[in-house]
Amino acid sequence: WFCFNKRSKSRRQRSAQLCPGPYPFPLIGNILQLGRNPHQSLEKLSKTYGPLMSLHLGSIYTVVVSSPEMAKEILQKHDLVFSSRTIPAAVQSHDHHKNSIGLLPVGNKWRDFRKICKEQMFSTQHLEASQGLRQEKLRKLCDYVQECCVKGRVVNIGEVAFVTTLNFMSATLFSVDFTNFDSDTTHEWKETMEGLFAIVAAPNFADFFPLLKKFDPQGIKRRADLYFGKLLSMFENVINQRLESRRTHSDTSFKKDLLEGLLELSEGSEYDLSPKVMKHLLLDLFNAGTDTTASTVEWALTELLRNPNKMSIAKNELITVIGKNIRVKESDISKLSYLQAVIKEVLRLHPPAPLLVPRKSEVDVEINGYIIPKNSQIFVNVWAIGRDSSIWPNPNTFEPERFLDSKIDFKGQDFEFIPFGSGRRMCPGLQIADRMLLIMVASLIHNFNWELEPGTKQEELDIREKFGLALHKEVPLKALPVKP
Ligand code: HEM
Repeated sequence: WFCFNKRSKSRRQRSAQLCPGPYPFPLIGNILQLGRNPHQSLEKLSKTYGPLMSLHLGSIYTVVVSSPEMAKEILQKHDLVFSSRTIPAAVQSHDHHKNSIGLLPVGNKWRDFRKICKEQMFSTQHLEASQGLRQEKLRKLCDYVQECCVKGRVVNIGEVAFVTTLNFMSATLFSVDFTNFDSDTTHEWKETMEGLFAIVAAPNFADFFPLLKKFDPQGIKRRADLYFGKLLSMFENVINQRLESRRTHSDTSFKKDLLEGLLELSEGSEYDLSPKVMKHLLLDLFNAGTDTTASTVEWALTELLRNPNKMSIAKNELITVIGKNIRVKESDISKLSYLQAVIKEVLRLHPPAPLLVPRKSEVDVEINGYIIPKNSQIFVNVWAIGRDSSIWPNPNTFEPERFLDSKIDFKGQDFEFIPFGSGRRMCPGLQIADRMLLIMVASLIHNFNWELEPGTKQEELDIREKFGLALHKEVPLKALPVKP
């Protein structure tokens, strides 16, 4: 019976065909069809070729998923088959991929990392314990904006959100304040991290044509080595300083952070957690959490400034729930249902990872009558799903109200709305991201009124997108804070 079943399965698979897709040019395949904003080009192509579409990116066979039904097949029904990642050459710098929670294949090491992060950082208990640290950084953000308000200075929203997120993360991970607004350290961190993001997101011929890998034709691997090296040594310093202060002080004020948890675990025998491994884990958490969160805050303020009536509703809710002139706290979040709907609507329209983080198939698998061969790269176009008019009425309009009486959430079960992915590789930082997003947006709009830069009209506010590691605004949002 077993032999029969196996044989009939392989016969079925043989009769299945590859997914439809645009005709590939010799050698380069469909690379040119990706354009500057691949999520948008792929959405257009999927209207012709359907929700499971194939592309040839050089020699990489890629399947693009563009419907909730197909996303559910891939991320839930066949979760294990699609649970590993494609590994671009740039992230192989300093062997990062061998110690990266985001890139390791599903196996013991990856499971250990997920478990450690869940228990030491992302649990409700840890998030509650570290909220005071984030509150302090929020105060700094408000003080800085207040200063700009007094001086009549325009604020670059993406930049202040980036610095604040960096500080939230450094506070939660290792109780250190990395940056101050406008300081040299801020610029150094920002430049290094943005340099790394740009290099990792850049299309690399060596990925499309593996034979070119050893020649590194665009110098991407070489530059990635520099950025990774710099950031890893910055994290190594933080670890060494903590080890030193553990040796010399009995100060336990940093006891609640992730680094302390990691060092305690490294003293036991359960996990392989040398400082060498730890610095890669810290780097991954920073990289995964900072740009995604900061760009979402920038989009949220952009949409609220373009839609003044929605801004008023959100501000009125804050006044009613919290009260005038009172600072927002994380404990207020659960009472701010309109603001929660605003954040969901922003993530529907502007998911920071519009194609999720690419997955890879471990074996041949048949889906919806098509065969997806082993080692195919998988993009899930959540941007296209979020703007599909058969799912969302008026898909391009900013309407937080659509989430008010709806149970649809981003926790990975509603496949029409999966900005954090789904299945075993789903974003583990969802809870902390949600907290950071809500308190940052709430503080910015509760404590200040915002005006556009002189000369900019609200209906002309630029909303073009720039594809990268996170989906940014092409033109940064600059706005003038005014005391209410
Ligand atoms: C708006 C904020 C964020 C968004 C939209 C987001 C989205 C995502 C997405 C789409 C994935 C891939 C999921 C998949 O393959 O199904 C992911 C993975 C990941 N995210 Fe996030 N993320 C955010 C913030 C954060 C934060 C704040 C952290 C950490 C503090 C974080 C840590 C990670 C890690 C470690 C992974 C890799 C997980 C793995 O491969 O096992 N993310 N995120």
